[in-house]
Amino acid sequence: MLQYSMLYPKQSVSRRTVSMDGMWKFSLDPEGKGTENGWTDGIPQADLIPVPASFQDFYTDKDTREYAGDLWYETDVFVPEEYAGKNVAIRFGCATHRAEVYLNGVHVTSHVGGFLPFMADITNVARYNAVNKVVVKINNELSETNIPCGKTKVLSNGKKMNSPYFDFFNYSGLQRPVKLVAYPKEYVFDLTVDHRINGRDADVSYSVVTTGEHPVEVTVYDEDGREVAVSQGKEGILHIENAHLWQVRNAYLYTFTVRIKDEEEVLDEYSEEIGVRTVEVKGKDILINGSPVYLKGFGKHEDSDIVGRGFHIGVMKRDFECMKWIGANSFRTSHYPYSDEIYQMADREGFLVIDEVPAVGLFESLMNFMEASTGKKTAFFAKDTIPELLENHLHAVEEMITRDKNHACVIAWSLLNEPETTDEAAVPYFEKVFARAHELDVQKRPRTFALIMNSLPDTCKCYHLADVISMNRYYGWYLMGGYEMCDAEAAFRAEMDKWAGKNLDRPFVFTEYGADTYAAEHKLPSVMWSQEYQKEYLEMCHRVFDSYDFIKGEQVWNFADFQTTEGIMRVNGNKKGIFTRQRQPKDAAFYFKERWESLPLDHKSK
Ligand SMILES: O=C(O)[C@H]1O[C@@H](Oc2ccc([N+](=O)[O-])cc2)[C@H](O)[C@@H](O)[C@@H]1O
Repeated sequence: MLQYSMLYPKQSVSRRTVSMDGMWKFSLDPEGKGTENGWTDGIPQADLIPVPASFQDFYTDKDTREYAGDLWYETDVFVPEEYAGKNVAIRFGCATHRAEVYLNGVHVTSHVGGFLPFMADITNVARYNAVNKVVVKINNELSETNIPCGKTKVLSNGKKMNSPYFDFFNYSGLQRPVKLVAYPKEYVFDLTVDHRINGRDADVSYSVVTTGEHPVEVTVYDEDGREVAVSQGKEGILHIENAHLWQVRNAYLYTFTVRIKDEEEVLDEYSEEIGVRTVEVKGKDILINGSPVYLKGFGKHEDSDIVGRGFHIGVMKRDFECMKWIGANSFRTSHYPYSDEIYQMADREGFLVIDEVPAVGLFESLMNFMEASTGKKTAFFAKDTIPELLENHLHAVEEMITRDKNHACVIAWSLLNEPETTDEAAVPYFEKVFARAHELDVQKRPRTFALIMNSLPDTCKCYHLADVISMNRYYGWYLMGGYEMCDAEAAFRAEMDKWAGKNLDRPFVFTEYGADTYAAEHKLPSVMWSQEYQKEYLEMCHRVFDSYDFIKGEQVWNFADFQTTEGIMRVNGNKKGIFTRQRQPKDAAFYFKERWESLPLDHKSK
């Protein structure tokens, strides 16, 4: 079990939360001497920087943007008198990629992994009714022992540089909301739900973990605030008559309220909005509430102008509006778990989410990720860094599933993106990761991983572990692009015929396919990079998808153009967006809108 509760901070009769977002002090520490120089007590000569945000794109100099090493944040937080006697903590939405937290100079917690929340318990260190100094030391260097994987190089001028085994820019810092939270000593630590549909009714089995022995009561309220079910005890079944099910793009959310009671007194109260629905894979189908669905949507990134990977509530809203406009019903949180608020919005809007752990770059690639297409083997899973990497990977899987398990939107766990799978050494590693996810998820949601181009029916040693096979394919872009498109289509079909021949009786979903497109570029007849080519490429892919009954979804790469590391493969970023980075449509967006609005939810299942 995790050291801290993963429940999203909420206010209630017994709980307080105060936003700590705003301008924080900020300083780079290229020599890595901050600790030695006493910065844990406060950082000297600091600049001011917004939280939440990535630090990189605010500044105008290259050394800051490309900085690899330690970076320090500091702020003051006032801890009110009324919190004395409660548990008090600071909840970080994330700190990318690793953090040490100090309160009034005292080390209070550390955390590894850049895309999941953690809490620093400050109960015994805080000064009450006083201002307290919070210092966070972050390190953003990439390595082969942490996910996502990469290297840190040292240049001839002595400066460090991140060298990722993936293309998205290594944005970092305090990229998500930070909150001061106060909650009772005896509190709701965790809540887990699982759903069964019985005719018109639903039975929701639940379990609650608390830090004490007082009795627990769980009450379910409908959207009008009416009580529809109640149960006593830390475990039980909530029977909801005539249940409103959570449906794709037609969500219904009940409020589940957990109360710890001492007679009539409420010791703690915690509420969560929960959609009642089932998810299962049966034969070649993905079933939601027993009915087949076809996924239409995107691989995304948390990425926008100025704030980089920083959570921005306005960008989130715009993204959902664009996805609704285009007729999408799903997305993958490529290539890391997103900010909590995005899953809350997906629950509300009825989107299906493939939730991905940050296991990307498990394939050593020197010219940022290019070699992956060549069939080259890097013996990644035979390296001596693997045991430590596995430990961090399993920990991230545990944090992700613990955080996201109650979200109706989450219908599958993606446990790796484009790993090397052609080497036997990958198999035991995959087995451990897949087993862990199965063990942690009470709902036993389908598990998947995204197969890179060279993970083929006759070369991939790991696909048998996936409940849903997720394919990333670029026939007509990285392979046989332009005038060779007819050969690309033939090669694509030849691969799909081989998969068909395996009779796996499992659903396949395309989690990536796409073509870089410059938003301003038009050409008749088309050339690669023009808007016309993007559409021809997509039409070819869709002809292939529509020819196989076991393909149950298409998530194009990418929702929007996004920032990458610089290199000859990228023109100031990855331009495979269907929308620009400013979330305006390219021509292909109108093509998708027409296709997706006409494809029924149960496409290919009738
Ligand atoms: O390249 C892309 O646009 C996207 O594709 C995927 O990486 C590949 C890179 C090279 C090749 N290849 O050379 O065949 C295939 C795949 C990644 O999952 C994704 O993060 C990236 O942005």
